[in-house]
Amino acid sequence: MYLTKEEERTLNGEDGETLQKAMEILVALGDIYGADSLIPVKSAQIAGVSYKTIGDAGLEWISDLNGKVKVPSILNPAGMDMQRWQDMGIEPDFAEKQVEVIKAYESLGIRSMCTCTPYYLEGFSATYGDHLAWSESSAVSYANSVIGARTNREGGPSALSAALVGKTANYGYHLDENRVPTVSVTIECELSGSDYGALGYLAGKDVGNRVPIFYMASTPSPDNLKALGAAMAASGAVALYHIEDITPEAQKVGFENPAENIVIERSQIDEVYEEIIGGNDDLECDIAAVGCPHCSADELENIARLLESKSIEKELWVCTSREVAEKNAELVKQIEQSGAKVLCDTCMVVSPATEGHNCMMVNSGKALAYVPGMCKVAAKIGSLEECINKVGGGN
Ligand SMILES: C[C@@](O)(CCOP(=O)(O)O)CC(=O)O
Ligand code: SF4
Repeated sequence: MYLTKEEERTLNGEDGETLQKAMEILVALGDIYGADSLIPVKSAQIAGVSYKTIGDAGLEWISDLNGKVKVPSILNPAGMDMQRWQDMGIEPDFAEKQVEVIKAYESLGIRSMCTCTPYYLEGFSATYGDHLAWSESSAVSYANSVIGARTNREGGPSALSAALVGKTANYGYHLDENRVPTVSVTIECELSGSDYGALGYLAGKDVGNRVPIFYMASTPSPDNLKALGAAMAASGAVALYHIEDITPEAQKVGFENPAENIVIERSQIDEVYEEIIGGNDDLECDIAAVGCPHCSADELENIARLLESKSIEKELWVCTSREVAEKNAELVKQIEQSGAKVLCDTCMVVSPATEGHNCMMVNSGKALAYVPGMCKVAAKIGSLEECINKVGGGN
């Protein structure tokens, strides 16, 4: 891979050990994937934040780094709401370690906002054609597919390296040729709400790590697209998808139909709603959680409307970013009046607070795919209304 004189100097350690390590990671990835050079990125989103997932080894690695990031950089969800972790039943020992992780990232100049939806935040908006180094798989899918920006699914260390250097290696989804659809998916039935997550849960398994183009009868909203992409990245490894006439690249570039076509029928989507993943059919859900990926302002508004004059008997978590919650404080108040908890900085997958429940009802195909394995809690998908009804909000 070609390096400029300045990049060579960094690689040789002349800008310090941290930048040298970061450059080594970028160069190694570039060499493995055949990149021609490094390219500047507009922002970085760094996974590996929850103490539950990174543990002491991760904390040590981050704490050993010195220096400052060169581009706006933000964090993935942590293992707890950084302000009301006691309400989540988080142990003080865990909280202490989680605070240390965030402080270590902050000392590198990274904004301590912990979210998988950076595209809602000021300073992190991405536009068509921007090159990014994001790591959370749903954020990667949204950036590539819904916005038309360009990012690979970075690992925590490679996103952090890109943040410190301000560049990434030019391979994968940064290049036109890897953004062309290789399989088509046809959906003739009408879809709404959680159907998009259920569809993504199914489609991801068939599509694997290819780039699908969808031909759809219904017109999805940006929130529907967020749910679809998140689920496909979890049950499969889809980092970019197109929808004919809907997503920006499909509109601008005009792709040819790939030879292979997968058809998904309504009956298959209905079956996803029947299953309890990771548990027996007779399990009763004792918690519901929505906001995977983190809720948008529109989603908070919808949840607040559905919860009006209702009272939640069991647990209902609504996960979102702190910035979206703060900007929509009135909606948050309305939601919490029902007894539901609006949790910021964290989610049902990366928080240890999920563990110990029997079965979680979710409206997300991604949470359905991850909660059983990552939290050892059974999961069932339903519509947002069903999630609310399940925890006693039916009255
Ligand atoms: C499950 C996920 O959304 C969150 C866990 O990631 P992390 O490594 O704890 O930041 C990761 C992903 O899908 O990219
Ligand atoms: S809410 Fe879902 S998409 Fe966001 S970090 Fe958690 S698992 Fe990933």
